[in-house]
Amino acid sequence: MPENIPTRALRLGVAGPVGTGKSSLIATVCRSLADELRLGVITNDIYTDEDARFLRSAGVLEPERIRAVETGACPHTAIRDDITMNLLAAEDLERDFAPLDVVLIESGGDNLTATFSPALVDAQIFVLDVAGGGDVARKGGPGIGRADLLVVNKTDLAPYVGVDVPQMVADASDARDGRAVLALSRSDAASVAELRAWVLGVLESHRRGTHVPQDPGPMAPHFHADEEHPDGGFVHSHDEEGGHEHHSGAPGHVPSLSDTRG
Ligand SMILES: Nc1nc2c(ncn2[C@@H]2O[C@H](COP(=O)(O)OP(=O)(O)OP(=O)(O)O)[C@@H](O)[C@H]2O)c(=O)[nH]1
Repeated sequence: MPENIPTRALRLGVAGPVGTGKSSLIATVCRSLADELRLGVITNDIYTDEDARFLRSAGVLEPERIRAVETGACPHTAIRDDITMNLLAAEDLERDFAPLDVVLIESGGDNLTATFSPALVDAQIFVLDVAGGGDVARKGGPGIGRADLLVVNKTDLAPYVGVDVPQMVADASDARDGRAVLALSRSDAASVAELRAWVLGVLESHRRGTHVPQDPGPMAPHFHADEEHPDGGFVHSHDEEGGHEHHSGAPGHVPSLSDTRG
C-alpha cells in the first residue's frame, strides 16, 4: 500500500504554443467529465483574463470554478520558475470548492518549449495542432518529448493544411520514446472519449498514490523582444533547478556571465 496517498485534487497542466487549442481542450475535458467529477480551472495570461472569460462563456463549469492568473510578464515563468501565483490559485480553488477531483491549469501559450514544474502539476498535456505543420512534432523539445501526453489537435483540419495525421503521430511517438500521443479533434467523439479515458486513468493512479509526477525538463533559452532594452531585448534561459536568467543581447548573442541581468 503506497504511503503517500494524496488528499488534494489531481492538478493537470495543459501547455503548448499559442492557438493550438488549449482552452478548447480544457472545455472538452470539462464537458465530458463535469457530470461525474468535481472540476476547477486556472488560466494564465500575461495581461488579461481572456482564456478564463472564454471558458466561462462556453458554460462548461460554474463561472466561479474558473479562475484567471494574470502573470504580468513571461507567463512560462509562472508555471515553471516562480509558481507561487498558480499554487495559491489552486489552493484557493480547492478550499473554496472542497473537495475537487481535478484542477486543470492552462499555461500562457507563449512559447513552444514552455513546461510546467512538477511542483505545480501532477501531470501535463502538451498540445500541438496540425495547422502548425506536420513537422513540428519531429522538432522535439521538453514538452513534445516528455509531457505525460502529447495531443496532436484539430485533426479535422488536416485535409485542408495537407498534413498526414498518422505520420505526424508516428513522428511524435518516435520523438517521445513511445510515451502517449493522442490525435484529437473536438468534433471527433472517439478521440474525445480517448482523452477522457486518459484523464480518468491518471486520476485513478493519483488517487491510489501510484502516480509519480515527471519533469519534462526546462524550456530552451529564448529571446524576449523589448523595445526599451538597448539590445532590443534579452535572452531568457532556464536551468535544471528551475531558476532562470535574463541576458543582454540580440537573438544569437551568446551570453557571458558579465552580461547576466538577473
Ligand atoms: N477545427 C478545429 N478548430 C479548433 C479545435 N480546437 C480548437 N479550435 C480552434 O482553434 C482556435 C484556438 O483555440 P483556443 O482553444 O483558443 O487555443 P489556445 O491554445 O487556448 O489559444 P491561446 O490561449 O491564445 O494560446 C479557436 O478558433 C478554436 O475554435 C478543433 O478541434 N478543430
